[in-house]
Amino acid sequence: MRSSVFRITLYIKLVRYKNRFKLTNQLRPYTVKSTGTRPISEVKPLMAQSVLWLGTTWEYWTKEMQKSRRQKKLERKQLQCREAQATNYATKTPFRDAERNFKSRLPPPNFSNVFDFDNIEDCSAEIKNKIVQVDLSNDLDKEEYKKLFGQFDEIDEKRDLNRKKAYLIKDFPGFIFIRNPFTPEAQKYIIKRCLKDFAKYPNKSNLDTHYALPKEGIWKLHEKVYNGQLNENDSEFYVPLKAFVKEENTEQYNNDDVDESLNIQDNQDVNNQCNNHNNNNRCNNNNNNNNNQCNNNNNNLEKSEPSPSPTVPILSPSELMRKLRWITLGYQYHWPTKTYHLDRQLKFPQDIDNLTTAVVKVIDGIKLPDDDNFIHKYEVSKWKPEAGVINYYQLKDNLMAHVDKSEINMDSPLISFSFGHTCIFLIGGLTREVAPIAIYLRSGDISIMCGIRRACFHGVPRILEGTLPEYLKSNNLKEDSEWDIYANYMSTSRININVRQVF
Ligand SMILES: O=C(O)CCC(=O)C(=O)O
Ligand SMILES: [Fe+2]
Repeated sequence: MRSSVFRITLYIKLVRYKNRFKLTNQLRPYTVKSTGTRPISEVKPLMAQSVLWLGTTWEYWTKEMQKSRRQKKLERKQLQCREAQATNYATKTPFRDAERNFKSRLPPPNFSNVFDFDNIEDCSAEIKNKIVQVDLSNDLDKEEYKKLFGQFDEIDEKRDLNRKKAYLIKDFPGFIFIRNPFTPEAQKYIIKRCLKDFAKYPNKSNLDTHYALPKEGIWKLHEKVYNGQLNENDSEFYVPLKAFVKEENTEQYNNDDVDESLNIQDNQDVNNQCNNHNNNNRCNNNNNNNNNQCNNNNNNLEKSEPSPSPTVPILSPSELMRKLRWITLGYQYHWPTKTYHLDRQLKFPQDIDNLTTAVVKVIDGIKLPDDDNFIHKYEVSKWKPEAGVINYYQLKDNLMAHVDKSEINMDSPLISFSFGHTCIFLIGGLTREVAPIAIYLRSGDISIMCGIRRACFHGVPRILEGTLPEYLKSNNLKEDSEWDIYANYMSTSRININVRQVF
């Protein structure tokens, strides 16, 4: 009896042991073993990790060993193929190809398919066929526009035509081009505004991150050096690095800088608009969740800014001027998050506002003949220039492919003015996979992106040396001596002003 009880007990124990072995075998390595009420990973994390590692390694090697050589070879090939595809995607899109062509110095770029609206006759037959000249709905030669675009002393038929016509591209809706309608004097006026008046506090610039710029602007210092009123022995000469300047001396925006007339009423509108447009991250003031994104406008919450570097070079005013890359007008832009600072709406300069308003007025209703897909409609009464970027390019600079999509209102046109050296402007489609077209933008030219083109990739791969118009060079005339310092800057530069409506 005793021995049969013993035998039965042994049998039960053996079965249990066998089951347990089977179970643990199946569980490994994906289950969390439990010790009492707590998982083993809490009690013995090292042991849990080792079990997991051993199990995973074991499974990997047993599977690998079971694979045939053929299968292994096939997998290796697939991996190579996937890697090659990934590199191709990043470096070999049609947009990237076009950028590479125009950036190349040796061999020089192939310019044969560039749209040249100033010399249509010299374009290839293919390009010529695509250019459509249309009448502006209201010409820019009207008396009311003379103070914006300037008045010609003598009859100038070419410039006269520029004020009456626009150019569109067949099968490429949403891009409108107006050939330079400005007089040289009107261009000089805007260039001076960009360098002297706009490139300073409270407008933000790329230099602000690292340099404690003087409030009067870097151009003013540069002028003093140019006129011999300041030299390197003066303490003012070298702009201090922000990394070494105490916080209170580098104060940023205060309420006096923000346009109050716009600020109080409009920020409420802005709040409402933000809440209405459930728009992912365009109007967030910090990284809170979506519901909070737009409610912070009046709280002056700081978006984090990149830290000032103690190792950037200390430069003379004229060297710093050549490092100026961009400034922002109106709503200040926060580049790291690609969003607008809704609590920093500066008054938009009236003269630039007037220029864009004139453009919006004359392009309203423009259409591609025989193509009902493209009619540009944006009533001037709806146009509010709220934000602008001024880009300052040196001859070796470029602007990579991008889409400007931080604005909530993507129905309004984006209006862009070019001054100084000619550039190659690339504009393509909704992805980099669409081959872009290339266009010469010369001094005074106006380009407009609207409709579908407003959301398309574009960029500036090349500034063309030796293309500064004669009238922007120094002419050594006594009465024009004030222009000398600007001519000197423009001898290596291109300036672009682009203006957007945000809401
Ligand atoms: O410089 C240009 O013509 C284009 C500038 C531009 O695309 C931008 O600032 O977003
Ligand atoms: Fe852009």
